[in-house]
Amino acid sequence: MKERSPAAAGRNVSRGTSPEVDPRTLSGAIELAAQVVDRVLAGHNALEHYHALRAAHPVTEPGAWGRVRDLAWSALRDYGWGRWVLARLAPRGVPEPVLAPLLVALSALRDGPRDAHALTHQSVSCVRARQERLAGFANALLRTFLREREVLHPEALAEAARASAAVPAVGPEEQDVAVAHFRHPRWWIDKVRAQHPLEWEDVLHAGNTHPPMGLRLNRRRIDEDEALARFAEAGIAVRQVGPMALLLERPMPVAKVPGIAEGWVSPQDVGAQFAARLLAPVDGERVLDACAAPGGKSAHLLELADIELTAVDVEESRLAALRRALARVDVPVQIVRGDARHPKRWWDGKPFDAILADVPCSGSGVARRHPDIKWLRRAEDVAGFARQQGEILEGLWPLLAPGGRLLYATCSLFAEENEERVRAFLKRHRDARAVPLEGNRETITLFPDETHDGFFYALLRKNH
Ligand SMILES: C[S@@+](CC[C@H](N)C(=O)[O-])C[C@H]1O[C@@H](n2cnc3c(N)ncnc32)[C@H](O)[C@@H]1O
Repeated sequence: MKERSPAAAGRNVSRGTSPEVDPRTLSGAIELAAQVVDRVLAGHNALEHYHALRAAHPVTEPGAWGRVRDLAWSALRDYGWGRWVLARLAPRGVPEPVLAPLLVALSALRDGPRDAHALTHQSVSCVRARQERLAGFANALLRTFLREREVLHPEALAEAARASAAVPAVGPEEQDVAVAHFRHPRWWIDKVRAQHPLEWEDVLHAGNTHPPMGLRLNRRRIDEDEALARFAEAGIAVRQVGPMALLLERPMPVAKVPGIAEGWVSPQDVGAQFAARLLAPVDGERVLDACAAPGGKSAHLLELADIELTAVDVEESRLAALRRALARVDVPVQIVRGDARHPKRWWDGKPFDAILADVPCSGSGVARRHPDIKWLRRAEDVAGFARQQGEILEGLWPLLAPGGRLLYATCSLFAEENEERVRAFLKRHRDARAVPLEGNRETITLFPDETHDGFFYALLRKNH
């Protein structure tokens, strides 16, 4: 794999249009998942393409599309390993039209599923429909994989991967056993290893797991005991993992979660729920959520206190989701399209008591939810995010009243976007100090685990 991610591959692949492919069949699901992977290989976002395929298709059954998504997301999660397997089994290269279906098939076959035979057969059918003459190649490759599966499995590569990660990378990424085992790009592995020397392996492994499904209870509408009783009544296993925070034992479609329509519960990662709690709004305060869309943290702030909230986001396309989220809370909010770096264009000049700066970031703490970002991001993108984050902090600081507080939040684990940003900011602003948080630490880093995603928080106070 090249440093420039998979974007170099996967263009101009011709195949039948999606509406002709039936997602209810296994070969159709593999083909549609492969189309999502093709799109990522061409450098685009997986979720957008998945939604576009779904919206354009006459078949709407959620179960069928759930399988398409699982196959695609799994292939994207496993991409680094899949490329490594292909480099081993087809050293002369894999023709472009069959790359995505093979990545989907390898990932689905990785753990030796019971339906391995059907998966292999239907993957080969999918390749045949794309390019007849390559069916034999795909068939031979997948059958070799099944014979050698145990030694090619990511777990079998652990020792070699650690040894490889300990020395500078040499050669192409698809031959790097560290990339195959940890299933992250090499630059990402190197960065996490250097910046989190104790946690790096756990962090990378967590990045390959299925994300947990956290729920936030709205304390204006329900208390914890009542909510737990209602989940028990519905036969849905949940665990309380924080104040007003629950974790579903088994993730389920949002629409099926009790209380969603009534607004006493909302889906929100348990780590994301730290934001509003750390900012701790108080009745009567004037609060700014400066990067607010799609609105999860704004809604949480409104549930915690009777505040005067201004919710700002620069992206028009994301403001609709923000409006929907805030409509659920049923409290008037000022929603503004604006750039946090240039508040003069939208700020009314009245200072805020509290500001949430949930800045745009690399998303390295939430990669398991969006596995395409592991392969779409490049090492040099991190500096771009860091610059933007610095500019947002500079833009927002004058809006804060003396004595007010600003919570800086990212869903990244990279120091350039986290500690380094805060340190640089404090150095430039004598009127700012970091407020000690839990455990008397100046910042909180949540590493992704079975309860929550990865987040970083720092609370800054402005001197009087
Ligand atoms: C991490 S997301 C925010 C998530 C949101 N706080 C929530 O909990 O639902 C970052 C948001 O920042 C917005 N954004 C990016 N650059 C911005 C800027 N310069 N000014 C304001 N918003 C910006 C993006 O459109 C995106 O919606």
